Amino acid sequence: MLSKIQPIARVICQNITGRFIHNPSARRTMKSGIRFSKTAKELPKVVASKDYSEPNSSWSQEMMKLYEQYIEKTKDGSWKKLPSYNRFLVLNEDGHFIDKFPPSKARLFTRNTEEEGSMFEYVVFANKVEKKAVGLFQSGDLLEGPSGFVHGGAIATIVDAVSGTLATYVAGFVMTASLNLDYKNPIPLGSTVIIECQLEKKEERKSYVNTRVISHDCTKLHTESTALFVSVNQKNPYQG
Ligand SMILES: CCCCC/C=C\C/C=C\C/C=C\C/C=C\CCCC(=O)SCCNC(=O)CCNC(=O)[C@H](O)C(C)(C)COP(=O)(O)OP(=O)(O)OC[C@H]1O[C@@H](n2cnc3c(N)ncnc32)[C@H](O)[C@@H]1OP(=O)(O)O
Repeated sequence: MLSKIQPIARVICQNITGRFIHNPSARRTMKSGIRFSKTAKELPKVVASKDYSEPNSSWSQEMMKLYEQYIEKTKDGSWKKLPSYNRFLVLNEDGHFIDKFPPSKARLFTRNTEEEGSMFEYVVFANKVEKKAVGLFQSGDLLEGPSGFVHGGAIATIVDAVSGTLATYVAGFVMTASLNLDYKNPIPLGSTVIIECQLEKKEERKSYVNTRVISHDCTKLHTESTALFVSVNQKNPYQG
């Protein structure tokens, strides 16, 4: 399905509340079955969007402390806080939203609930020169695997999300081609961890990212991972 839209599509991140696409006059259906809605410029303000990586009342002291440390690092411009929405929108070259999925239902897996603190609370900072990203992640109760610890699949998800964000930031739109994890120590449910990603190398379309998940006080190594992301033909969403 992706290959059909690659030649014409560009990608931006937006929050979709579902309201704007329910305006029937803003849509028409093409013969291909792809529906187009208003251009991005015409979309009502409601689209522009909740950044799910802003602090909320569920964030622990550890999470807030780390967040403030990294916000400090953004002040000289070396690090950037990357926003995080609950869906990606795909636009064609005329800026028309290609509405391929039921908008009121599809959600980015890591941002699929409005209940603060219950699942993935995280924020990503990135440093383009050093080709690094840091994710601050606080796990919620709904991510339990072994009693009292985070599920391995949830760990894989957040590692994929943060390392994929770095690959996207550096290389534009990517797909995860492989993701290998070594679980060294379980992550206590509800705790805050630091996800450190480094772009190891980039060979044409292939971006290799190494990741370590460590405890918020940097005393324990929880997980290590290596991942390969392959660039696909989309515009870099972080370059506007
Ligand atoms: C990352 C998300 C992007 C979203 C961007 C949008 C907005 C961004 C905003 C924020 C970003 C935020 C978050 C990131 C969030 C989440 C991350 C989640 C990402 C995912 O959840 S994503 C779903 C799971 N993912 C798949 O569903 C992929 C299924 N798959 C395929 O779609 C194809 O398989 C593809 C495209 C991977 C390659 O296909 P292709 O036809 O384009 O290219 P080809 O096969 O020729 O491979 C080219 C070169 O990569 C080598 N290569 C390929 N695969 C390899 C492997 N496994 N091991 C070793 N090498 C491999 C080849 O050997 C060749 O190497 P060489 O050029 O040297 O010959």
